[in-house]
Amino acid sequence: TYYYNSTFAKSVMAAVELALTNIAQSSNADPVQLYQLFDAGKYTDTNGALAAKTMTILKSIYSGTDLNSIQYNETLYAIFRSRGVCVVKNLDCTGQATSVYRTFDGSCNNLNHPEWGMAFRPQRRLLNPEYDDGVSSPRIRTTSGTGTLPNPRTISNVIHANKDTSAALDNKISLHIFQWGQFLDHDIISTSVSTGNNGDELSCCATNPINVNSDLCVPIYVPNGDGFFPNGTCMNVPRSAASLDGYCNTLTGARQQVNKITSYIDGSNVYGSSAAEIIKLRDPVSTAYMAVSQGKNLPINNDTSACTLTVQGESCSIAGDSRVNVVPSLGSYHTLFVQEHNRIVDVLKGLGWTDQEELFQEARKINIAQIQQITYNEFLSWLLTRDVMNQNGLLITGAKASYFTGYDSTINTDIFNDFGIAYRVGHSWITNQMQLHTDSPETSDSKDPDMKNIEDVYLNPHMLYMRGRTGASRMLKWMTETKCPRTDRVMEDGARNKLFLKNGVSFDLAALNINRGRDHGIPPYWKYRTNLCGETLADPSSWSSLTWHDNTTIDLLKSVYQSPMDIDLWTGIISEKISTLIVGPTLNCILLAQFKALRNGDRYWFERPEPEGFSLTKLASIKSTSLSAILCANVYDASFLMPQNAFLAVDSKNLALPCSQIPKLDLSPWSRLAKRNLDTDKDERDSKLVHLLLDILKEGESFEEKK
Ligand code: HEM
Ligand SMILES: [Ca+2]
Repeated sequence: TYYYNSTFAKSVMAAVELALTNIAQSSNADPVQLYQLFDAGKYTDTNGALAAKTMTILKSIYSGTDLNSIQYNETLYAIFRSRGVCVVKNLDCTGQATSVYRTFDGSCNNLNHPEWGMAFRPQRRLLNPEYDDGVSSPRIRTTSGTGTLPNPRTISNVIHANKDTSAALDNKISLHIFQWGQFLDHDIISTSVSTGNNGDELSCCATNPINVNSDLCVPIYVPNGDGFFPNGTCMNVPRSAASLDGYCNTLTGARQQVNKITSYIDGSNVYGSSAAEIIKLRDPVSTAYMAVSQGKNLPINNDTSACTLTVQGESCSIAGDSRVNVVPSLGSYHTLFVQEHNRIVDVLKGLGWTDQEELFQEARKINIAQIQQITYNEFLSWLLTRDVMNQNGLLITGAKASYFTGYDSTINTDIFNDFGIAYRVGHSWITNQMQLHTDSPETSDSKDPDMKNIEDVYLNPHMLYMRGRTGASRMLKWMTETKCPRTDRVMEDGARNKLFLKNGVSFDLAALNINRGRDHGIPPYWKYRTNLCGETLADPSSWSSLTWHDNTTIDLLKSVYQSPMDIDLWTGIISEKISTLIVGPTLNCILLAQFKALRNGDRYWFERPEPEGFSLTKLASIKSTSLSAILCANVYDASFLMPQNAFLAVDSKNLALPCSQIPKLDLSPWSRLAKRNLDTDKDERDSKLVHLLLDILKEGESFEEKK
């Protein structure tokens, strides 16, 4: 507050305001100049007003123009890309229920193309929606039209319950698969949820009919005799918000849902999806750095209702995505990537970079590039298999020094609604417990054990604060050494019965997935096989059409669904048999559609040449990075024996190596010091000189700090 309220800050703000007002009145405003003004004013812009104003002017300049045809520079596109052209400050339409969000449709100020993938866009679809009334009411009628679909909780009990006492583990993979999966999800999709008139949470289980309006609510009534939930239980589930167009009018045609974050894999979970967010997340003084709290932890969220606090002195966190507090393992991933950003800044400084803004932007660009590299080279190469990735041109090329040439500017990169249901495959990887790693001489505190049931840590940051606030790195270490539950239809009880347990009230995540599909009018499973994935089914109404399901599963499905044509998308795909794949064929087909678009339609894909991407030597560095490298750089000692691929268990193909030998992100191509000498690299004498110079510089820096 001191910073923002200082006389200096106020005078900068006033000067920028004045300049902006003048520009707005002139007919030939220069967008680059505008950006510079925006840049100058941004640290004083506490409520985003300046950003909004700049955006309005930019939009008026480009009204009626296809941005692609403009000779704009890198910086300019970066504002559009990172801040979201279509995001306006006041997201709800004045005079309208806040359950409907103001978003921009395809005619948003004619910025058709670059707006794809921006925050607050309606989600698009792989298959047209099937609402019961054709436009908006949830799909609850059976395909035959005569009955209602089975209750989502019943389906969950029959198909998704774990009948054993413990989780079946996949011995080949570590919990990093689980946590990367959710972290990635939170970079690409966050569906807006309906709220009451003041933005309050809706009470969808209340008896008052206003609150159970089918436009806003899809409660789940648990059938009696459930075995876990008491008779009469109702789960309070608001509908996903309906999308409006940029003029607050209902979209023509069927109801659509909104993605409130950027769908690009652009680290929006680290850096935010709007100008207002990134301002809050950067260190206000050393602006090259991301803000941290004590112990390199995530910055504090002053809104204490953002999580459940049980211990004095602890706080909820803020990050680029609002769901950061959901489970501490997710919080530890957010912490890792904030730390990695700051580590990169430190290294670049040592390499002669000085300008705060340049440092911030370059570190951000490198961090995002690493996230893209690891997602495609490690995570998806396992989830979809390397063969499938290869067949679909999705592998990161082995040749380190080569560019990706498949960028296609006509690809729409908005998130698929159906993908948002399908990619919940990761709910099968949720464990019943969360734990902190401890080294052998340390003993656990029996009153505050290092292992906790997941229902005790949902929305509670306590584990991150444990053991002197080292929880984040201890949790990352625990994930490296722990096996992940198998990818199958079974969801552990911690998520299937006890999700968000508080004061005796909890949810069933499997039932929520099924229910959400119906809320969004997602067609049944079989339609994806035939209409999207190109299968020919002789008779989809016959149970024998379920060729991707084993007999036990088919029997269970038969016991709950009237017809195979009724099977909900999530239930159908998560229970498919796996042959040579990791996930069943229909799920594979849906995931591919999305991950193809997110790479091929990304103008900023890291394997592209400069200015969007990198020079070949820099690219080669990024292609050498891995999750192991990032973990080694931030949480492990050099001697730690690290699996080369941290997602997979150690075996003969995935040997463990000391961290010091794991190939790491080599930032020397970014050096601005004595470039000539570093390049030749042969002349011993010169390289010694460089090191000497580096040492002197470092000393100078610490001298500066001491001052
Ligand atoms: C402990 C871990 C997790 C918890 C507690 C959790 C919880 C949730 C909840 C409550 C929802 C919204 C449910 C609804 O009302 O529709 C959701 C949505 C979702 N989850 Fe998870 N989840 C976890 C892990 C994962 C993982 C590992 C993945 C993927 C690999 C994943 C993917 C998704 C996706 C794609 C959505 C839809 C997001 C949206 O449209 O906004 N989740 N999750
Ligand atoms: Ca994003």
